[in-house]
Amino acid sequence: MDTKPPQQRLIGLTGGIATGKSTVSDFLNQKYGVPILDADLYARQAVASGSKILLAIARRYGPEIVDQQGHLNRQALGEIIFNNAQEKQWLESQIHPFVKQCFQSALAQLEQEQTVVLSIPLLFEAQLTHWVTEIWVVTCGPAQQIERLIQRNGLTEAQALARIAIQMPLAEKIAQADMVLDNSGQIADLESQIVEAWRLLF
Ligand SMILES: CC(C)(COP(=O)(O)OP(=O)(O)OC[C@H]1O[C@@H](n2cnc3c(N)ncnc32)[C@H](O)[C@@H]1O)[C@@H](O)C(=O)NCCC(=O)NCCS
Ligand SMILES: Nc1ncnc2c1ncn2[C@@H]1O[C@H](COP(=O)(O)OP(=O)(O)OP(=O)(O)O)[C@@H](O)[C@H]1O
Repeated sequence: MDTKPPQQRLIGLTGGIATGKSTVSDFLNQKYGVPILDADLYARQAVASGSKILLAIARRYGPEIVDQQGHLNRQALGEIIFNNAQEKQWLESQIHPFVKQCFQSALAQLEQEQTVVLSIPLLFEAQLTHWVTEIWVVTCGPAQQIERLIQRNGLTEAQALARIAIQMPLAEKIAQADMVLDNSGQIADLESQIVEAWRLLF
């Protein structure tokens, strides 16, 4: 009898800014109970009030980058790093080791789970594809991406375009995907694609 456990499926969920990763991971978690590990969430924990990384950020950009309550002004830091490649690289060098550590600890706790989703916006850019067994890319048309980003983050069109422009083009991500979820339409349409993608897994 073959007693070898089935290989754990680690789904790398990625895409462009505001294309719908969180919408997909929330649905997967609610419908199928699959655990979600979220790089954006870990990156927020990295700069928690009073953390070493937040202190380093305040040293570099001045104390006004932290508000009266001791929280990072994310809008202000975004304005800096999404418009300056060198500063973006510096910030990533501070935050990414913490994020990687979080993934490693969380995965060690989830070894018995057959499927885990790793939501990582920079899966390709940070060369983390070897962490996962398959890659799902959530995409949408440029008009929807710009509109959703402006709406959600309260950005101008120029700010939204700058954030999109610093990421790897969506077409390059799609070319390397095992599964593409097109979120250009209604949420219900996206959900049908997720159900189908999940069905193909098993
Ligand atoms: C600059 C920050 C403070 C702006 O915060 P804000 O609340 O506006 O955005 P949030 O963190 O929710 O990120 C939203 C999206 O922006 C994009 N994004 C974030 N950081 C980066 C980056 N370094 N490079 C490219 N895109 C990025 C991703 O698509 C992400 O899903 C924040 O994004 C940050 O700390 N970024 C650096 C850490 C990082 O690289 N995070 C990505 C996952 S590890
Ligand atoms: N099909 C859709 N129709 C309309 N709005 C949508 C649709 N899908 C997602 N949205 C909205 O677009 C925004 C971006 O979606 P979501 O947060 O899921 O993207 P994301 O890829 O996780 O974003 P980010 O990488 O920037 O954190 C949200 O405000 C969400 O409610």
